[in-house]
Amino acid sequence: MENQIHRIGVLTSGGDAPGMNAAVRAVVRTAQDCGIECVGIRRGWNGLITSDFVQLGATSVSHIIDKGGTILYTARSEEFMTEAGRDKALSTCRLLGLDGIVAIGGDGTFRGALALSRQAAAAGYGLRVVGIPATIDNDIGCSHYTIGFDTACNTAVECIDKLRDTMQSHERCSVVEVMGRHAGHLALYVGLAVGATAVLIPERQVDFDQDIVEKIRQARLAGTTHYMVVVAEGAGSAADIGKRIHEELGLDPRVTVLGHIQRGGSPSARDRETASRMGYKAVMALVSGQGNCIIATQDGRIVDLDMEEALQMKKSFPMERYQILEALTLSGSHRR
Ligand SMILES: Nc1ncnc2c1ncn2[C@@H]1O[C@H](COP(=O)(O)OP(=O)(O)O)[C@@H](O)[C@H]1O
Ligand SMILES: O=P(O)(O)OC[C@H]1O[C@](O)(COP(=O)(O)O)[C@@H](O)[C@@H]1O
Ligand SMILES: [Mg+2]
Repeated sequence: MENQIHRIGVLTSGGDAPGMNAAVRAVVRTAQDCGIECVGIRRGWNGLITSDFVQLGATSVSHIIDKGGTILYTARSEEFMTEAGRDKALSTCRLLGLDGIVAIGGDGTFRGALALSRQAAAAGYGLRVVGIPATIDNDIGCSHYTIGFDTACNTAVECIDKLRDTMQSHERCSVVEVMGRHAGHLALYVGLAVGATAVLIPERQVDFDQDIVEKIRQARLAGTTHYMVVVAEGAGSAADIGKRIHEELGLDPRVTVLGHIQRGGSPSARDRETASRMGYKAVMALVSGQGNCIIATQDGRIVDLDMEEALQMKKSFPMERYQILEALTLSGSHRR
């Protein structure tokens, strides 16, 4: 079948994630390999509204595979949420002669892509959109993995290991808040990796006495004199948890909110490799005449899924990791 795609746009949107640059590089280089022109849209969906773009040749993405952040900048766009805003965006797409758009971001970015494509279709313009999941939250229903998660986990682990050194020396309790928006994937993965005393996640109702007080008590009975509590931002505020620990146990916890540091840094090998494979697959999906789709990982394989169906999918939460965490936590004479 003859390739109907001659020029595509690529953009990064929503919260940045390490590996976004590697995905941009893969899209641009694959497009070049297929004889497709590539235009970089800057500052997420805003860039389409304001016609903020840059031509991306194969060499313009040299030496970015190892860079954190995104060379295309990113943004959240209120205006794009409106039909009028998307009309402006479509005018830019028509003017630039875009046949497709590869949107690298999270669930919000994909909903925006679908809304744009539907609006284009209603106006008789066959603009196809492909999503590549990139968010440190790993909260995309259709994909087992999202670009940036591994690097963010490694960054959080490195920070918490450092905190542990001083908590151990001073025999203190540390309460660390990690990102994740409404999801606890990052917190649970990191909690397991650092051997946390307790982990609070939004997917599980918090019972303060059982989940914190008792865990710290059991650790103390087992001989420990420092404690590491990891809190997912969606499960509560580390400051509040710290205050309550002080009130109920008389400890003097130190609270750390890791914040945006988790989104920075050079992407890990896993994130670079996944981004490269997803970027390649995104362009191939367009070339093969696929409709709107999201590129996803399923058991390690890279697949393309119909966008509407993919956006309905719900991710199952790996609660067995919580049980493992509990089994590995120090307990007194007997926990159960
Ligand atoms: N339902 C929607 N319709 C149109 N655009 C949307 C929709 N949801 C999100 N967007 C656009 O996508 C942008 C990024 O979404 P956001 O949820 O902030 O980040 P992420 O893509 O990382 O989840 C938003 O700022 C908005 O411009
Ligand atoms: O950059 P902001 O606006 O402070 O947003 C913080 C949020 O962005 C994230 O880092 C990433 O979320 P998204 O991928 O959905 O944008 C969340 O973990 C966090 O809640
Ligand atoms: Mg999101």
